[in-house]
Amino acid sequence: MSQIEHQVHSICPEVAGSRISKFIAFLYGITAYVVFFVTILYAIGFVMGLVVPKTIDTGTATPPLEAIIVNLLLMALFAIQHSVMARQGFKVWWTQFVPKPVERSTYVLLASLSLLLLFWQWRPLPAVIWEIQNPDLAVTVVTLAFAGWVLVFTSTFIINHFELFGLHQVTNHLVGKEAEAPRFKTPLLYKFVRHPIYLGFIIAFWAAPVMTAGHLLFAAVTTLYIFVGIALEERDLVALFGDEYRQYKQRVSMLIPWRRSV
Ligand SMILES: C[S@@+](CC[C@H](N)C(=O)[O-])C[C@H]1O[C@@H](n2cnc3c(N)ncnc32)[C@H](O)[C@@H]1O
Repeated sequence: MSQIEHQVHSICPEVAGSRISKFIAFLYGITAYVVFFVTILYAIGFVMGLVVPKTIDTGTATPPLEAIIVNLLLMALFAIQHSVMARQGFKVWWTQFVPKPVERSTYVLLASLSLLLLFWQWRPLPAVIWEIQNPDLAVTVVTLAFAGWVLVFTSTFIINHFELFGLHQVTNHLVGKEAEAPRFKTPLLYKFVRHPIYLGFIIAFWAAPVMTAGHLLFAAVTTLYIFVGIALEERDLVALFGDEYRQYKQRVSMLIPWRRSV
């Protein structure tokens, strides 16, 4: 402890205490971010069947019905956690217990943990639905899948990566800056589609040179979930930004850049 901090501590222990709690909140935010980052990297390997020990097509063989039920439950758990905890009403309720500066980090941490559970417990369904035989076409499809992941990552940075994953909030808290009110933004890709991150996920999940029944189940359910997620997110965005978001919806399409609106 520096001499000044020592003096502050003896005059006003709660000020020193609050500095320590801010630092702990910051470390917690960093930890949540690292867990998220490992999870998203694992997700790429899991879906594409690359590098990681357990992929979408590997693991304990189980009867198909059992595999479908387990996989649906795992995806439902993620969907419920991810959607319910993102709603404004839930945030108001649980910030009575979770400090506001670490609310986003806690959300990110729990979403990452439920995804890691899914990767770990996912049951393969190995029946092949399609397999691209032409090597050039197969390479093109793999490239497209990578492009989907690049779209996901770049879009998070375009809209505000560090705020989305809670680091911005814990850093502001650490340096004593007021939390900023959410701002409506339409930078770069957001001028062409309203949901480039979700578009990136859809491309990454469907662009598979070998599509197994397990992979198809994953792609179909997550795509369905993305549409539900968009409806919920846009309801909140209209409530938050009003006409500004309504006009954006009129002007810019949801996922397909060359279509007008919807
Ligand atoms: C995971 S991001 C997904 C953003 C967008 N749906 C996409 O696919 O690129 C979700 C967060 O982005 C915020 N968001 C979405 N569109 C936005 C916009 N145009 N301006 C500001 N925030 C936005 C939502 O309120 C939510 O907190």
